[in-house]
Amino acid sequence: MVITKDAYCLDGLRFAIKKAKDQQTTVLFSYVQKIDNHDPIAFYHAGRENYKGQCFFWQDPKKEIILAGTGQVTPLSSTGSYDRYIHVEKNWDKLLRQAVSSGESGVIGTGPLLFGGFSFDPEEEKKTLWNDFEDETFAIPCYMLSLIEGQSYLTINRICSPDDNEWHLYKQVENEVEELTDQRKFSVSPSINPLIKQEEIHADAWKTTVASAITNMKHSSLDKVVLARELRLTFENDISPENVLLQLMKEQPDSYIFSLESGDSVFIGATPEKLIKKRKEQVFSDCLAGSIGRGEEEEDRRLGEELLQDRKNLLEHQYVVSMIKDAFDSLCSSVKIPDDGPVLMKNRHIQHLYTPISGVCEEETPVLEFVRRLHPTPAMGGMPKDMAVTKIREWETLERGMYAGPLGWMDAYGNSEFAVGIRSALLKGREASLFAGGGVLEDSTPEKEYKETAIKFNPMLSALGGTMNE
Ligand SMILES: C=C(O[C@@H]1C=C(C(=O)O)C=C[C@H]1O)C(=O)O
Ligand SMILES: [Mg+2]
Repeated sequence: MVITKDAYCLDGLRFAIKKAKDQQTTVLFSYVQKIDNHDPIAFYHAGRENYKGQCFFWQDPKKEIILAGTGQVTPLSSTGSYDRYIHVEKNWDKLLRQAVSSGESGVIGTGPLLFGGFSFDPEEEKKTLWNDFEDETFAIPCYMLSLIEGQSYLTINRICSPDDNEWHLYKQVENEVEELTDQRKFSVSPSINPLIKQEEIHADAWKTTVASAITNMKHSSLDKVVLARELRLTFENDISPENVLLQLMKEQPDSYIFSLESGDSVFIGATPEKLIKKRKEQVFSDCLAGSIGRGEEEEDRRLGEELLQDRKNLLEHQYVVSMIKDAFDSLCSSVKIPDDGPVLMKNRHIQHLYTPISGVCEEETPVLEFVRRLHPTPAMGGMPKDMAVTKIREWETLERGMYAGPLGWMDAYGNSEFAVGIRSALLKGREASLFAGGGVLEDSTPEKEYKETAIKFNPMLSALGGTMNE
């Protein structure tokens, strides 16, 4: 990527178009500008007026990086059977090699940035629920608001061709930016949207599947399999993703809050689970598995203690720790895991066993190499990995699509972060499909797993305004 010293967007555009002319190619142009504090949901809302189906939102648990993107300069096309991680990485590298960046360059989470997600299993049989999404749905936004350490940045991205005219492009961008940043237009008031129907999809059949998975595990080398189910909600009016995001930000402040739009669908959620965070040579992941509900003070403490002592949950957790550790060991020169066992991660509706893991790798190691080796961890798939994925394909009746898949972003400066798309829902007009799964082991009971998944629906149920599970 060429970083120009141009302070003005127009000068940068001129440079990018000249480069496109000289090399007879297309050039990704990116301009970054500090702007006065701006509400990311207002930006997202404004973006949906012209770019519905092409917006995204991201907020990490520490609120280090908040992103709202709108429009797509170029979606990364899908090519069928190939290694999808290499495909995305190569296309991204190719675009960056030709890129020109000007304005405030070099700030994490600004400038050219690829945002999107991978489906859980590209070999899953495709029905209709997820037909708006590809197995890798990634794009570079036309406009992006980044909130980094309290400072707002506006990124403008464009693909420049040899015969583009800088004035023409500049005027177009200027008008669009004005519309997008006009906060007066913003009035997302939590509208009343009555719930018409709330339906658990094949709950009894799911329990039977869990029971036969338990039997299967007793006679095979399968140690763990995560089985998920669906809850479907219908509302009177179309669901507003802005309202859902606002609600999630209020209710799940310690989770990643995300939305990824494609066509008429919005994949949205508040996931507590990091898959991989990379800051140059530093990498981080979360081992999160083993769950119990929340209660009032004393009850809550008792539940937490119970979880920390529970053999089944500790084993369920341990599978995740050892697999993530192996993946880190294969790519890192040093790996750190606390040696005093898991601690509790408490969110509004649920508590989990949690072990953080960190490592140091080569700065050049592609983040998607980590994603490839990690996904799906035994927290989303099972153990052994390939066997579990095959069994999920065979046994589950829901369509996972992007649920439990890696979702996140990569910037041009060696920073990236992917979470796993759980505690999530697919919104389509008036309908929401919620997903929740649980780690099934030999000594699971279908009833307990059923209750655990019921609790895992609550973050999305609460944000959408459905009837909560106890
Ligand atoms: C699969 C989900 O959650 C995962 C499964 C967990 C478990 O079974 O204990 C805990 C956290 C997550 O890693 C989900 O929320 O859908
Ligand atoms: Mg569990």
